[in-house]
Amino acid sequence: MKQKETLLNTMGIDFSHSIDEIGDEHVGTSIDTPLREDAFEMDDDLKIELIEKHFREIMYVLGLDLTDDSLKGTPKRVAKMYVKEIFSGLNPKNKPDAKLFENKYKYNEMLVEKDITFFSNCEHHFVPIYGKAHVAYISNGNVIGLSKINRIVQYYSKRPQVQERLTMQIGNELKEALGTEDVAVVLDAHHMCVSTRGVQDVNSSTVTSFYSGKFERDENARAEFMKYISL
Ligand SMILES: Nc1nc2c(ncn2[C@@H]2O[C@H](COP(=O)(O)OP(=O)(O)OP(=O)(O)O)[C@@H](O)[C@H]2O)c(=O)[nH]1
Ligand SMILES: [Zn+2]
Repeated sequence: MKQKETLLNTMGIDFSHSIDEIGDEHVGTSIDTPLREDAFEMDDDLKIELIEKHFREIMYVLGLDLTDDSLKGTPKRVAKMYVKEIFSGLNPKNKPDAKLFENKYKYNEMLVEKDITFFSNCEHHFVPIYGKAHVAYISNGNVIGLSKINRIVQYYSKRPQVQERLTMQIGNELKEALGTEDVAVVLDAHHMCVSTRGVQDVNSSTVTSFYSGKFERDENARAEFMKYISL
């Protein structure tokens, strides 16, 4: 068997940006995605270049012929998809701008945005999680553009996730963006790590919830929310 260095040379891979050199500092609280302090020192172009190289190595090790027409562009495609699409929510520069409006209509009931489709990825296996998010809030003087609620859900989904953390990140962000404690979030999702491998259960789904303010204190508020989302 060829030595590792020879194999890497064969693939033209430069590991001068080895992950060992990047450091292993982990900052933040448990609700935060575990990111290193230097997470955004590299720009997107360099990230794409490095992921492409590493993914090429994975494919090579799997024995795939990287000169094949259909496969040769795959490492680059995967790298771009990771950085610009499915993991773009790791970077705070992609956080949606949640502009608020004054609640001039004095609408004081709950607002429910339901059946928000989201796609995320399980941080244990890097395979998709997909499902619906249902969100409610009661205005504390401000209202938010409806699409911004969907965008907040999508932003936090575009990270390697566990569903519990995703639920809490969405809930906390809405509380902060809206300046109200009265927020509820329910996610109902399928994990492809459960359906397509491992236990291979294609029917189960996972429901998680976040209740704050009135939704935490008042059973009637929770019941009303449940009625609207009919779970
Ligand atoms: N709590 C939680 N667990 C998750 C989530 N996504 C995946 N998991 C679970 O994480 C666990 C990882 O368990 P391990 O035993 O380390 O991994 P594994 O050997 O691949 O486990 P199996 O899936 O049972 O084959 C599995 O039970 C997954 O179903 C999530 O969002 N939340
Ligand atoms: Zn998983």
